[in-house]
Amino acid sequence: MSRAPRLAEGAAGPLRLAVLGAGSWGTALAVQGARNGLDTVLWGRDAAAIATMRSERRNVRYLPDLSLPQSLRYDDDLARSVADADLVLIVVPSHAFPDIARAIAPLKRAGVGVAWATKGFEPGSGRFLHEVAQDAFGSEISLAVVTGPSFAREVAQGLPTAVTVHSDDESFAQDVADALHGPTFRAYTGKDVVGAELGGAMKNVLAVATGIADGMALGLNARAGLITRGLNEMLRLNAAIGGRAETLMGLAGLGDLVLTCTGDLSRNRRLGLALGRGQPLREAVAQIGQVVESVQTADEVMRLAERHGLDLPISALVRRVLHEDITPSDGLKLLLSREQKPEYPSGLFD
Ligand SMILES: NC(=O)C1=CN([C@@H]2O[C@H](COP(=O)(O)OP(=O)(O)OC[C@H]3O[C@@H](n4cnc5c(N)ncnc54)[C@H](OP(=O)(O)O)[C@@H]3O)[C@@H](O)[C@H]2O)C=CC1
Ligand SMILES: O=C(CO)COP(=O)(O)O
Repeated sequence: MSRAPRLAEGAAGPLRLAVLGAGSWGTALAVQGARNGLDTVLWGRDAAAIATMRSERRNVRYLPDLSLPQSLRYDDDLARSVADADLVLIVVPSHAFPDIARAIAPLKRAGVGVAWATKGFEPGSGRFLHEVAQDAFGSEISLAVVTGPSFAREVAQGLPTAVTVHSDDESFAQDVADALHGPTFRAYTGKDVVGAELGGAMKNVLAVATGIADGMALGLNARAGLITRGLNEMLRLNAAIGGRAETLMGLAGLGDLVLTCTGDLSRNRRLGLALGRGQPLREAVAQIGQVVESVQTADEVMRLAERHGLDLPISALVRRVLHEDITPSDGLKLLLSREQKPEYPSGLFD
């Protein structure tokens, strides 16, 4: 696999970073790049929103009260945004990821690495995003996933955050981590792409479960029980797909699970809270007004679990509630009436 030459060899001038997706997370990561002195361009599909960002130095829709760095550039032209980039960071929602990857694939220059901070699967096929990326970019391009417990707002504010960058190409993971790492932003590295992607996607589904429980005022014991048994579901599915257990015990799994299941900045948790209080799905999603990945991801997680013959009761019930097939109260009854059993029936994470 070839390495990005400027990243590897340190050509003159700052590294050129193209962040694709001008929602809350893309904007926060572009701010982090600019903060680190990278020549950073933020691409968004909405020309009017991009023009406003340029003139007001604010992302009015997604991070309205934060001012953006002077050095950050904005563009609504995809080809122009990636033309000079040394590193491309895709941060669109998962439903848009395949189209964006395919759109930029013919534009890529030799040696330019591609990373993504999207959490989810390809809708419909349930493919992991690294599979979509490999298809689009081929084996000559270094690929990496950026994940971990990181609310966009807090990153944009410069509050301390730790993420992890996983790639089959260890030196590329290091390059991406170096590009993002800063005084308040710690970027760790790893080489378990599939485990890291699973953790980032699945925690969104489990955040709906804890949100529902909190919305129904079931108490703190219920929340802790759901987080722990949810982690068990993540670990079992992860083992089945060949991910490493330590990945899910770290930032990409447990870290993000705790953040999203307990932090009210989480859109997935807020969806669960609304459902638990009796609000209809469509109304709750519209009120949140941003991407809520779990709505799609719950289907893909269960598709994957079924392929591996796994019973994931919490994820399965979240999916049924999201399909409005059962109410949250029915889901609770079903969960509590499951047969009693050992915590680990056949080994640590089986
Ligand atoms: N926000 C966060 O704290 C974090 C988010 N993530 C992940 O990052 C990804 C992006 O989420 P986030 O930025 O929060 O989402 P937001 O809802 O904040 O923003 C979504 C952005 O994606 C754009 N978009 C939607 N569809 C398309 C499309 N087809 N083509 C191009 N752009 C499109 C939207 O544009 P428009 O406004 O024009 O609709 C908008 O700019 C998700 O997978 C999320 O799970 C990961 C870690 C943290
Ligand atoms: O992934 C996130 C934090 O790590 C953001 O979570 P939500 O998409 O639930 O807001």
